[in-house]
Amino acid sequence: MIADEVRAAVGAVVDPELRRPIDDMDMVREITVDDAGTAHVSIVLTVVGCPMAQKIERDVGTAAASVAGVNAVEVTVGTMDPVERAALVERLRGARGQRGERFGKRSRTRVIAVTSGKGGVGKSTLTANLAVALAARGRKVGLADLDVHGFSIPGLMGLVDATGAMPNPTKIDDMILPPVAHDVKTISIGMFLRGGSEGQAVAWRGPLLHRTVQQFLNDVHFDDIDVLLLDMPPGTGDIAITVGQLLPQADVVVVTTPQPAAADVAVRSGLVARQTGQHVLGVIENMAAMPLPDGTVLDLFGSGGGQAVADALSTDDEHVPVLGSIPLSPVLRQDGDAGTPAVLADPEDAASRALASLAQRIDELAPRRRGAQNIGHTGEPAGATTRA
Ligand SMILES: Nc1ncnc2c1ncn2[C@@H]1O[C@H](COP(=O)(O)OP(=O)(O)OP(=O)(O)O)[C@@H](O)[C@H]1O
Repeated sequence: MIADEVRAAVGAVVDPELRRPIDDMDMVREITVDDAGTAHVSIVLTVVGCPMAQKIERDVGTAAASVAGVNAVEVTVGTMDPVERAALVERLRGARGQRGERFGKRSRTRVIAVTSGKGGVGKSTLTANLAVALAARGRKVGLADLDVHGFSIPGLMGLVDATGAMPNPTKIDDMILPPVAHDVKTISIGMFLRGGSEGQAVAWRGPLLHRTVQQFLNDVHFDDIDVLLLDMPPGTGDIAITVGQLLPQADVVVVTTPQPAAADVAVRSGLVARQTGQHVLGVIENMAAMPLPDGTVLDLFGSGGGQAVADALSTDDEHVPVLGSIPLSPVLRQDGDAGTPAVLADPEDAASRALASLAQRIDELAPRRRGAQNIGHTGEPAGATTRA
């Protein structure tokens, strides 16, 4: 029957935010094909005013029209009722285990926290590039910006508009969908600040910060990702300790410059991570010497910092390697400013190549044992757009 073929084609359309076929989510309703060859396709969206409505409708129309014998398509779009939506949310959560255990010991998602001793060493730039490089290697990747001192990930991933405003993530009931950028599910705590305050540093402290990070990690629906990268705030403050407590099974990568003077603070951030039970996967040296076209080398920050940090973090039981050294690169900065990470925009740049190798190395390193602690649930971060 043609209608069955249309149903199969339409059902395979992928929801751009949930990244699942719409049939998996019970979004396809009645489908008939009349004698004139017109397919009447009825679908329901999860929420009223779904920002992806037009794209889904277009993709559904195209899919139906691709079936032999279909001459025209009429798509009717409705919205799930609260009961249907609640059932969907339960099913989506169920696919990843109970709420509160999303990144716990039974999770197959590998969590990698990227940290640094001090600000400005390029941690966010490297994290964004690593995320897209891992996605380009076929991994399903999530990227969470926890750097409350300055939310740079949305800008680096091209998610801010001309005014610098971040998108409001879609909510299905209390489930928050991370916007997808360059194939990476990307979320920033900055997206939950009240309108107009995106540029402000967040002055949350202790318990509030802890609760907010906890809610954030719980309510954001990353679904079945292979890797979750966390862009941590620099240093050893409240967030580092909170994340260490919530995600003791996470791997930690420490970013430092080659400058020996920067090494001490970087070592401290690795030690704090280890104290909370996290595993220090290795050190990334950024802003390393840059070869110039005339054959000379621009060595702005000296050398040896990465190795010094790795040596200081190594113990008799645990060798901490330098995972990679990323050279200074104006291209890396420019592409970051323009919102397309250099590994995508300029893959032949020396820094991009070094980052691609780094992603491969991290990807191939066996994830370590899982910790035993799970995340609890206490509510939701303020400020997400509720479209239901
Ligand atoms: N290898 C590099 N070559 C040239 N510029 C770089 C390099 N790495 C990062 N940068 C630039 O350095 C600046 C700081 O980078 P970034 O914001 O990623 O640092 P950060 O460590 O995350 O800082 P903070 O923690 O303060 O947010 C940015 O302008 C970025 O483009």
